[in-house]
Amino acid sequence: MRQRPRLALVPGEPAGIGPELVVRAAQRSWGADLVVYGDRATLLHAAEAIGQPLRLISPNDPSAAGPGALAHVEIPLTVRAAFGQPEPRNARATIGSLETAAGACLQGLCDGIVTGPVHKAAINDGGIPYTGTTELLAAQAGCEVVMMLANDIVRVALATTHLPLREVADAITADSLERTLRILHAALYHDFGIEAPRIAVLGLNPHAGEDGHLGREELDIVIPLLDGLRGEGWQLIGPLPADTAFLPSKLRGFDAVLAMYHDQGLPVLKYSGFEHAVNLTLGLPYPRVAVDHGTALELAGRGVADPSSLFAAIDTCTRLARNRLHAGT
Ligand SMILES: NC(=O)C1=CN([C@@H]2O[C@H](COP(=O)(O)OP(=O)(O)OC[C@H]3O[C@@H](n4cnc5c(N)ncnc54)[C@H](O)[C@@H]3O)[C@@H](O)[C@H]2O)C=CC1
Ligand SMILES: NCC(=O)COP(=O)(O)O
Repeated sequence: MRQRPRLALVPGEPAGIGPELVVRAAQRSWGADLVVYGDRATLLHAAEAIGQPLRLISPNDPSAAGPGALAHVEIPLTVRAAFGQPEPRNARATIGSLETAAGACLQGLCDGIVTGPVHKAAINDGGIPYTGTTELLAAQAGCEVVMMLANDIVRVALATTHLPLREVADAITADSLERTLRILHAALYHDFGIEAPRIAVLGLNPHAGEDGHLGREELDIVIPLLDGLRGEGWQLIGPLPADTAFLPSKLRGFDAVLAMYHDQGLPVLKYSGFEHAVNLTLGLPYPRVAVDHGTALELAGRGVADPSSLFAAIDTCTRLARNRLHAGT
């Protein structure tokens, strides 16, 4: 058994800020050995652009990589990447780097995966249907997952992820919500060591439906489900009106908040601490942690992109992977 976790690191969109953030990460020492999966020329070009050293070494012994070096598995692009200009012909390689790195986790070669931002439109323009890495990794592993973003202030999980708003209400069923809550509860217990997780569940409708006068999902779906789970001894709060659930005085009473859709929960999290927030995929057989931000194409190659979220993702994934190694799971 490895004492020190080995993490796969994937830069994401080659034309975005992901590659240079990986170069920044290479300058530091970490509590895990990192193996980057990506295109050598792109990484070296990013290093040159931001004036940082980078040596890419064999993946066979990642612990030999000191500051300025990274163990590396080559996933070549089709077309040379240009800063700020995603190239649909590189979509296959971008997705390939994620799938290869995640495959290494599934085979036990790596103990977790840290991912940079992916440009969703560039992947779809390249002919690959893609809504997000969360969904991609879930399909590859054949399991259901939950997206949760977290910083030091709040953990926000989502009942639905990358779905047009028009489809959200129909996607929230008692079954889907129960599966989401079970995955969230298990992750808070096992990965975060919270004995009796306190989960706040937001309503879908304004004022959590106002007793059915502003929508019936709370009465028909959410309340009966929460009552049932409370019968198992769970600590569930809600359904709460989303507009006041995030007041600091309330947040202190929750270990996580379950939001019904992407833009109900994530603006609050990003406003409360964009720089240090991370995006976790709960329910996979290995820990996956990503940056909370996107590709920031306009900053690529300029050396001004903030690496804090990637650094937080590496630290968080290291902690989760170490817990699992020690627990033997
Ligand atoms: N983890 C992922 O793979 C994510 C991917 N995306 C994708 O990224 C693309 C661009 O999305 P946007 O909505 O424009 O979000 P974005 O996060 O790329 O940019 C939003 C704003 O934040 C700034 N910003 C982002 N990261 C930064 C950093 N590290 N340092 C300094 N400033 C930073 C940008 O310059 C911009 O002003 C889209 O294709 C989206 O789907 C968006 C969010 C997460
Ligand atoms: N809003 C989160 C996001 O877009 C990144 O999600 P994913 O690609 O990690 O599924």
